[in-house]
Amino acid sequence: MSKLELKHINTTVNAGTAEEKRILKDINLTLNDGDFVTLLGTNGAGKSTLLNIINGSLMPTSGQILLDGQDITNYSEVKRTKDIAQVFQDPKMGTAPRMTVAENLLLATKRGQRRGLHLRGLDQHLDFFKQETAQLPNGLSDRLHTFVGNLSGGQRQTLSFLMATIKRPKLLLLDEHTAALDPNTSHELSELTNDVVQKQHLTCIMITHQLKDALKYGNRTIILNSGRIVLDLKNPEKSQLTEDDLLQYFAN
Ligand SMILES: Nc1ncnc2c1ncn2[C@@H]1O[C@H](COP(=O)(O)OP(=O)(O)OP(=O)(O)O)[C@@H](O)[C@H]1O
Repeated sequence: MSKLELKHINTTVNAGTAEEKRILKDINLTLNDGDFVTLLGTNGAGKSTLLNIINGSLMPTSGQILLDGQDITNYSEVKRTKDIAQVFQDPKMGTAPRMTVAENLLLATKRGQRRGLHLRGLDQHLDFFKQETAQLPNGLSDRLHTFVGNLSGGQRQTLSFLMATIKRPKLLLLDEHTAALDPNTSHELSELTNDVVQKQHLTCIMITHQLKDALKYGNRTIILNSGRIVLDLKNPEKSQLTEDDLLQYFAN
């Protein structure tokens, strides 16, 4: 069970200065268990800010966030990592370059636990990591002992995705996680994402600028415009949407 509720979320940055900016404006949103949301919106609409509010890297100015009924509004980002995993656009985020693929995966299996300095139990996990990476594109299973800093961007992003999902999160946040990849690699990671989200029945928000992907993936599409939700459609209505329908909501 994973249910996320955002209640009257407002976010203003640089309050009281000439730079003051109201980014999110009275966002009310409930994600039900297994909702796979594609989140669209023009540059600067507030999409990443919304994910930052959910992952705890930014505190809302007002409003409440509930995860499975528990008020997590004041939980730190670190405390939220137990339940909330994120993959960023930049392949360099979310993985440790001076550690091997296997060591990164071991850390991911311990997400939310207190981490000691020692990577105990690596050997016992190697078969499991081999098996998990064997399903993935990019030949990651042959690179378990490679330092992550030496991987290609596609391999690194696939690893970030596996790390985010190897221990099932209550909530998976994807911030344009395929945007920096070449078209084939991007397509492979999008398909992998879809498979894993379906198989693990994850509750997920995926930011994308690709209208085709927003239509193809997920059971629900949300569009943000200037900090407000201007469209929120679930299946079966979502499946009737066209690219032209979506474009109408991008007007300023
Ligand atoms: N911490 C901050 N301080 C100042 N301004 C910020 C901060 N965070 C976001 N903004 C501004 O708020 C607006 C929304 O930013 P955000 O990154 O959420 O948009 P976005 O919809 O994700 O855009 P993009 O599609 O370009 O990634 C932008 O104008 C951005 O410059």
